[in-house]
Amino acid sequence: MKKKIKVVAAVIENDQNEVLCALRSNDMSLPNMWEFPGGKVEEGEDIYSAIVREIEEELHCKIKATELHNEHTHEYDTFIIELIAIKAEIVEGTPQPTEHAKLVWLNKENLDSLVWAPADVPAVELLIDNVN
Ligand SMILES: Nc1nc2c([nH]c(=O)n2[C@H]2C[C@H](O)[C@@H](COP(=O)(O)OP(=O)(O)OP(=O)(O)O)O2)c(=O)[nH]1
Repeated sequence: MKKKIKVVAAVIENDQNEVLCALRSNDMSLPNMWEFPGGKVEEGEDIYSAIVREIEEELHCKIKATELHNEHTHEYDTFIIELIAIKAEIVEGTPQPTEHAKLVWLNKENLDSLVWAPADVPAVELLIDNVN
């Protein structure tokens, strides 16, 4: 049976209506695909604490989680992911790409110009739909 993982991802928006997109590096799983920064929820951890912790660890900045964006389960070849996307704002610091190959702020209407990790596609489509 495939392993199931629970992952939180931050949809971080700035004042210009842009969303922070992160490029997975060559040496990560799902290399060279774009994602929302985040990571696995730890045993007994709530999703809002998990996303604040992951962003501190990964981007070295502090966020405030505002609301749930969407949840989607996707089956990859080797595992199943329950991806929980959470809207957030930066409250302290500037995101640094400590693990990712690149970070970019992109207008919501241009989000589909990137190649997203397959599990992220519904979250991206929802963001684009909400612009129109
Ligand atoms: N952080 C994050 N991970 C995502 C997204 N979409 C998606 O399929 N994933 C996958 C990539 C990873 O396999 C897993 C998240 O794991 P992680 O970020 O905690 O850890 P990792 O890269 O060290 O994972 P791994 O190489 O050990 O499998 O979920 C997303 O939007 N954000």
